[in-house]
Amino acid sequence: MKIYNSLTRTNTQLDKKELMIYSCGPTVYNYIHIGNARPNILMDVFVRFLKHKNIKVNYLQNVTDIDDKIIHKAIEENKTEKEVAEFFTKAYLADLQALNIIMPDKIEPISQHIKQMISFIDDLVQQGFAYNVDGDVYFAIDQWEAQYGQLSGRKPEELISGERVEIDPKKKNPLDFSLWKKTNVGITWDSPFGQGRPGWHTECALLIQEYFHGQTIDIHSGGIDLKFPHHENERIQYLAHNQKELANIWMHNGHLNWKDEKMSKSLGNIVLVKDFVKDFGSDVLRWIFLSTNYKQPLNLSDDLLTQATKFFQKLDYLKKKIVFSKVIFEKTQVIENKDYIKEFDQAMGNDLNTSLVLSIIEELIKNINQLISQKTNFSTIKPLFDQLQLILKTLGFIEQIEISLSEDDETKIKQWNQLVLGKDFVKADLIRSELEAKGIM
Ligand SMILES: Nc1ncnc2c1ncn2[C@@H]1O[C@H](COP(=O)(O)OP(=O)(O)OP(=O)(O)O)[C@@H](O)[C@H]1O
Ligand SMILES: [Zn+2]
Repeated sequence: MKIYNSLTRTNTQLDKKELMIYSCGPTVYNYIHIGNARPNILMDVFVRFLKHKNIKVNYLQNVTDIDDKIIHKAIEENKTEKEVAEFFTKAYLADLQALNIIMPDKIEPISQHIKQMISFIDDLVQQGFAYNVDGDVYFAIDQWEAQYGQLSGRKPEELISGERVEIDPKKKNPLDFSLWKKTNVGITWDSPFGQGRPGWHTECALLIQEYFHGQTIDIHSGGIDLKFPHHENERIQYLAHNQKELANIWMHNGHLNWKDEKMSKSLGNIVLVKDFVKDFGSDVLRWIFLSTNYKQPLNLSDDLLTQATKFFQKLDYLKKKIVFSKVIFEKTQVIENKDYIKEFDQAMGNDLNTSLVLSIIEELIKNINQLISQKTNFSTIKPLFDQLQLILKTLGFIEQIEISLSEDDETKIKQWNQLVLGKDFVKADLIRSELEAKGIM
């Protein structure tokens, strides 16, 4: 399969049977919004597809539970940082579950790795790639100028003129970034550099170093906003520390926008995952993300919500109609034996072309509906139906199209059919309401 690689700006072939994957997780100081869910749902669909192709996955994600934002929230709410972080970590895991996301093999809170981060930073100082100025430690870019900026596709001088470089008179080069921050506000640790806290960018580099034993992993993913400076800084310190690339492929998802602006906590234009799921269900959000190429920005609109809702109405209609084909219709016919799974695999194997996959699903549904309208027995429809079900399951939708019927249900459906044929509509309606109450008709 091919996956677009932000580092080389080309599609990269992925033929291995076992993959090491890392994804940047949330900073746990708030509930996650549906924009934050985009990288999670993207990776969930990807991991499900890899498993469907019998590719083994070892997938790690971090949780940033040490951060200035958490400290501020704790002060604001008169709680400890630990209380804040634990509460929102739990909320995060509950949201992942509500979104039907297969949990990564490991979700690691960074607070459990501070000692190792200190020694990672100390290694960089000893190697001559980092320097300590009065208790603040910075990564020195000067020896890495040829490599730095490769992910963003920008030269160091272009990065400097960009807006996200922190101005700090202690730095030797404006692009140098903080590895250790001297502070006595909030939770701090002792270190060879003095009292303070490690910086965010070391977190992911260190976890990959530990969990994957300093190897080059296959895939590193995250939102496009993390490309610079976060991923650039992760990559360069790993390269310096280990003399090897952190990841072969860097995957970045585009933003979820609301009225053409990034959905973000700082702009205050957010919809929380837990609220969205309550109102529309998680399948609707999954469908919305699948409708657009993951690299592109996605504008959430009422129109898109309506389209997604209609799709699930269509599935529900199909689910109910299939009952007739199972219990009542008798006609069998020879149909074209099209391999939709092959088409699905090809579309997904082409850098996760999920919008094409949705059109494959539409075609399948249309074909099945046509056969039902011709009063075709399920034995004819089953090969198509099974393919549809496998595709929906591999994409991670909760909604299934199979209704399991008891013997009693089948008898009732047959009775209802006889009553309708005999034009005894009053009795037929009574049975129908009974079946409708069970969600069968
Ligand atoms: N609107 C969005 N669309 C897609 N991905 C997003 C969006 N906002 C954040 N992300 C991604 O969510 C993940 C979690 O990021 P993080 O916890 O840093 O969120 P955040 O940047 O604090 O959110 P916010 O921007 O709302 O403050 C990252 O991979 C980030 O790129
Ligand atoms: Zn990261």
